Amino acid sequence: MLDRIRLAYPDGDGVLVAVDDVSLTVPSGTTTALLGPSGAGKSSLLAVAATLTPPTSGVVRVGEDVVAAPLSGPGAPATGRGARRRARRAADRAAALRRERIGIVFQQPQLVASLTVLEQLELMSHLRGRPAASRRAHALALLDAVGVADRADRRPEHLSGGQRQRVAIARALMNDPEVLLVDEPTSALDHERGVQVVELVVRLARELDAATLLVTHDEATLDPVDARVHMADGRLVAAPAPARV
Ligand SMILES: Nc1ncnc2c1ncn2[C@@H]1O[C@H](COP(=O)(O)OP(=O)(O)OP(=O)(O)O)[C@@H](O)[C@H]1O
Repeated sequence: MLDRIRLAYPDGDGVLVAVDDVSLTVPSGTTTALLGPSGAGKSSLLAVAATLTPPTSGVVRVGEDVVAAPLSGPGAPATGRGARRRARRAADRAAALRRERIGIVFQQPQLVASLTVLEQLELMSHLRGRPAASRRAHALALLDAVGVADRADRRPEHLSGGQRQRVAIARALMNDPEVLLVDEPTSALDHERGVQVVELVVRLARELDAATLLVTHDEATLDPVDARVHMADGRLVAAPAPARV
């Protein structure tokens, strides 16, 4: 899925390499936890996987299809109108792919304040052009699966933090994505709710056959995941030795 990803941000006269030659495959139906200290490059890698930030080099694949690649490269016009048009087309393509094949759960649930829980989900498949009747049935089934069906007609302000995160997870799954990317879902939750959210993500990934990458600081919630990878200074590293007591 991630093939030799490098991401460098401009930094003064030089560049800051946030992700350095990272390759990672997450099999369908499984959940991999991405761990590492602050500044290791986890969010940057997730942004590339989500097609929100183009990599400096390397490619992102979903199945056999390349969904993100560097904007410039062999054959690409380097400057001028051609480059702008190419960048715009790449951004449009990435947005369409994101909607159809990749589900994203951000650290903060980012729900629309004026919409009910049910409407948040319906909006996702409306954007994809699904018929209204099947939209509603699918949304209600997902809300049931994440345990907030009884809150379907509430607005986000009337939900707890854990319930909002569950709605965000259901919303990310509305379009049956092949890939689910989850950024620090437990950071605003207490331990028990954090464990429940991770269990929920792992179960849904399995049931819906989504390849799931979950970024977290919180190793204590990770019992149910299928695999763990650790990142430091932009690279994947062997798991650090447990701290001595
Ligand atoms: N938009 C940006 N422009 C420039 N540098 C950035 C940008 N975003 C992140 N960085 C830098 O890239 C490096 C990796 O940051 P990133 O946010 O990916 O780490 P992280 O592992 O997700 O950290 P945290 O756990 O604190 O969220 C850091 O040195 C950070 O300062």
